[in-house]
Amino acid sequence: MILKNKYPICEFDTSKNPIIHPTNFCHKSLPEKCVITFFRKELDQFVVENNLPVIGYLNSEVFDIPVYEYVYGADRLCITMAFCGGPGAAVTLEELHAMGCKKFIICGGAGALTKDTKVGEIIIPISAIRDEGTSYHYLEPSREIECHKETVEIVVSCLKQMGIPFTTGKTWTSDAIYRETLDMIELRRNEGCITVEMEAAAFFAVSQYYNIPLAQLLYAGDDVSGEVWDSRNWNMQKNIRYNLISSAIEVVKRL
Ligand SMILES: O=P(O)(O)O[C@H]1O[C@H](CO)[C@@H](O)[C@H]1O
Ligand SMILES: O=c1cc[nH]c(=O)[nH]1
Repeated sequence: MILKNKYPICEFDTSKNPIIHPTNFCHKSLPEKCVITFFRKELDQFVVENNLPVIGYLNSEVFDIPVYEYVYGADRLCITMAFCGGPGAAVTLEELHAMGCKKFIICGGAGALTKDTKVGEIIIPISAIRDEGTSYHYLEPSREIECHKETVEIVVSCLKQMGIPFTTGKTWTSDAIYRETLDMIELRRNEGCITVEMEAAAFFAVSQYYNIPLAQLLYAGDDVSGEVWDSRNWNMQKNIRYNLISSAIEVVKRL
């Protein structure tokens, strides 16, 4: 049943029968536990240091993203990457799910909306403002979406056990990094958002649609809380990014 709306992005079809499903061409073989990261260089380093084999690919016209296997004790998990933005996030999650992955921890970076947030602070988003398009294809329109509660609880307790400080909060998921204006930043901050990024709402929507356990670890990167952008060298924070990948692996093991 199609729910009509004035705006196409808010028109929603309740049908769960799309004409193309990733199981049409993705076949099950991957481990159940999966880490998705956006940190290519740090993942490359982790792969070399731990001698991780490639066990699959996420294929696209632009680039085939390798999926690596990480064996621990008698168990195994996989680690891979996603393209930037909502559609990239949703396609990645759909295809990994179709290939057998059932539980996900995602690690990425985000802009900080509040002044006192230090670069490298870890944020566990418990909800996201749906200021992107992808989530509207999975769920009826709403202002916000929640992350998978039980998985968030596990992540919170794991980080506590591991002695890693973190904050929980709301993130603003946007489709347009170059349209973060001062007024829009203030509006989102007043709505309670502490970070801005481009994937959380899409990940949460696909997770909710299929009931996939999933949570995200973000680190506070650049500072967008002032009058002028402060990059804080956010995409060169090698140690922070490498450590976040390691933490994501530790957490996914416990799901
Ligand atoms: O550093 P990552 O995790 O890619 O995160 C942020 O950076 C990208 C934009 O530059 C978007 O993907 C956004 O979510
Ligand atoms: O989407 C993003 C990611 C990092 N920093 C931003 O300001 N926006």
